[in-house]
Amino acid sequence: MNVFITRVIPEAGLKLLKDAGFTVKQWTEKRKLSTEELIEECKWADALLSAGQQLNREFLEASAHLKVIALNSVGYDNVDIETATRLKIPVGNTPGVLSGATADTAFLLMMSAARNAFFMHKTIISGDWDFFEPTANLGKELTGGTLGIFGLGKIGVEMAKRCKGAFGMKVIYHNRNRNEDAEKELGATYVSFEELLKQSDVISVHTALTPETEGKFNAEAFRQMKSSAIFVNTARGKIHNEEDLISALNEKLIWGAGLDVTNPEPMKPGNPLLTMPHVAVLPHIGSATETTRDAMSKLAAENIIAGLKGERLPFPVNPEIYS
Ligand SMILES: NC(=O)c1ccc[n+]([C@@H]2O[C@H](COP(=O)([O-])OP(=O)(O)OC[C@H]3O[C@@H](n4cnc5c(N)ncnc54)[C@H](O)[C@@H]3O)[C@@H](O)[C@H]2O)c1
Ligand SMILES: O=C(O)[C@H](O)CO
Repeated sequence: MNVFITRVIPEAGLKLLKDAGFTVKQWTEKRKLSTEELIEECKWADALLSAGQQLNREFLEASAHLKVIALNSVGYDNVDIETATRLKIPVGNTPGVLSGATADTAFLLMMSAARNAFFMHKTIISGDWDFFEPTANLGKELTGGTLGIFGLGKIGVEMAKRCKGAFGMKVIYHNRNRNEDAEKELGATYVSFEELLKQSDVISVHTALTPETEGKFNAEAFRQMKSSAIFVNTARGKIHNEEDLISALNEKLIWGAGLDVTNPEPMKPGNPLLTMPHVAVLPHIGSATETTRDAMSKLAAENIIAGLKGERLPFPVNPEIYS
């Protein structure tokens, strides 16, 4: 059985595949494959382990022989799941193992925006660190503030735990469904989207990118937020409208922002968000720790192994193919 992998993955996952007796080919060029290249590579493969590739209808229809597709991510917005399901190709993802690391990144971005860390760092590089000014460079304290989580799933819960533990923040959330476990564990309160915008000192986005969440944080949403609020997005860049976010920051409708995800990715080096005060931007490194990336590669390998054995994937995103 042959497995094509669209990126070099950690040895931990690779070893599982090799120990299972599969022949593995990794794409080592530091660029994404075009759809045509991916179709060509997958002609040889029985399974695909995909990291960061767009798997569209054209690719899936040309690769309907694949017995399994394993994503090296929890997000699957870059896959045409409807087509994969129609073609009966099981698709697996990597939930849970990256929740802590990604919440750490959200926390880092929240703190960086609150204390203007990225902007102040640049003043050292430019030689503008001169003297201690008691009235300058003032940030925000978060103790006792309100954290608003948009999408209280696995990562959202981890972010809420960190903010409650560190700063005693009150947790409110808006979700597709109530999360009663989190309500009990964290004392989190369910609110409407409008109340989330109005009451939060920090809003942290943790939903999947879907037609309902795309562009959800737009001019209208930023207008309803507190002028002292910080907006954090570690989910997907398309959930906020970048132009509207820049305007909201320039017009001081909100205080700051922390982004691990942008639209497009990579963000262009001249983007105004990179030099604005109270803004912190990272290049989609939410899950990027050794421990977490090892664990993700193992889950992806487990999905491949199950799929190639004809078994149900341990982490399927289209479980309906089994019914
Ligand atoms: N920056 C990164 O590196 C990184 C890492 C991991 C995950 N992510 C992103 O984070 C997302 C969340 O991951 P997770 O593991 O917490 O997923 P999850 O499924 O556990 O949580 C997502 C939550 O969002 C809710 N939701 C979905 N649609 C909604 C809507 N329209 N309105 C309100 N709530 C809605 C769901 O009910 C769920 O509770 C992923 O889909 C991925 O896009 C980013
Ligand atoms: O969804 C995820 O797991 C991360 O964003 C990596 O793509």
